[in-house]
Amino acid sequence: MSALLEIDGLWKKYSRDLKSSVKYASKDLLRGALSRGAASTELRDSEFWALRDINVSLRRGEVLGVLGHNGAGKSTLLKCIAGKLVADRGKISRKGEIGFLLEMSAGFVPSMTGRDNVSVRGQLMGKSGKELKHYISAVQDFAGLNEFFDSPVQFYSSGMKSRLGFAASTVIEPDILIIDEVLAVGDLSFRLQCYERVNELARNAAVLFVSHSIGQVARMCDRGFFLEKGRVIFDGGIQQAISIYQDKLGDQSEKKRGHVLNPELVSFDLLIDGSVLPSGQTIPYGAQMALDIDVSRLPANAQVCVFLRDSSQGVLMDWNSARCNLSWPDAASRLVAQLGGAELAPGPYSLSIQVMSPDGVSHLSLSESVAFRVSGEYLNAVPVQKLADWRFGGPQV
Ligand SMILES: Nc1ncnc2c1ncn2[C@@H]1O[C@H](COP(=O)(O)OP(=O)(O)OP(=O)(O)O)[C@@H](O)[C@H]1O
Repeated sequence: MSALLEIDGLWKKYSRDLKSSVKYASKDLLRGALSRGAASTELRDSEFWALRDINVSLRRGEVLGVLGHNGAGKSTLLKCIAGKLVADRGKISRKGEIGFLLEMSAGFVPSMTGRDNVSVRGQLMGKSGKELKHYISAVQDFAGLNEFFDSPVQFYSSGMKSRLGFAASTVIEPDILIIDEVLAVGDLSFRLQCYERVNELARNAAVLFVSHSIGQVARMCDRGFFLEKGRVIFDGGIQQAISIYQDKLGDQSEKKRGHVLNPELVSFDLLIDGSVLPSGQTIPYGAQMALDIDVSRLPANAQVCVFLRDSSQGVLMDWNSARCNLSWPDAASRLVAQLGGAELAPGPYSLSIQVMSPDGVSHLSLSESVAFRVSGEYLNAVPVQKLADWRFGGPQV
């Protein structure tokens, strides 16, 4: 099957300051107008490469997770593919219709209603008459905004904008679908609806997906692409891409803080059917898992993220306390997360905790992990992400 997206030797540069950016843009325009050749493809003073020699080929049915730390060039790459930015060198070939969701506002005009924005979007896609009507009503149904669909977009919450943007980009069944981070917004039921929709589309499209949420990437992607300072340093299986990303994340925080993330800040017991399980033990398929977490040394409202990994260290599931509206009591000491049944294929697994600051920006702690093995005959058990029930106060509460 031939590729839907082919990127060949792509380079994109930016200017570090607005003044030189405006100066170079006007020079390049003038050069083009006077037919004295294309814009400069070399770096000039205060310019830097945001993307360096990117080569990708993506086929129908592939979901590519684009991983990289802040500023690595992920959004720039997606914007070039979506045609919103022009690359300085290289070539992008796309086949078929392209759907993209690059930012929450998704290019909507704030003073226009959701319906009018969607209508304009449909017309820009070349739809008219019955086809346009059908498009608008499909977006309306999927977005589920009720009467807000006829209110100006400026009154929408970020989750509502995300709903409208996602619906407008995905009801068309694009051949290439590009999603940048936006699925982190919106309530859980809508996010689940979005994952289902992306999975459905992915069977017949090529999908590029950017997210800092390892759980989301692990669930949705089969291939991973790791960008560092604008260069691809890994392109291959998603589990390996995630491991590289996580290793680099550890290195980065270590460098920044001058010491390893403090594992002492957080500790936990794994409870199986209500009793503490020492590391390395075997549990039966379906046993109820819970974590009894000592949060006494954590700042109030810290984000507690639990990761379930398989033997290859790939993240199978993640639970984040920030996804539910936990209100931290004064002097919180214990937090229990009920994770549900271990409906997992027989084999080794581990659970660990990562703690983020309340704003989710800084990493505060990485716990030791607790290893366990699942026994049973459910060789084909497919892990299904469930919601955790988080409560303060210890296991008996
Ligand atoms: N319009 C711009 N002008 C100048 N520099 C820019 C511009 N847009 C992005 N950059 C810079 O280019 C680099 C790549 O940015 P980009 O937004 O693509 O990174 P990213 O990997 O998406 O980051 P994040 O995960 O933080 O969203 C960064 O150093 C960023 O500061």
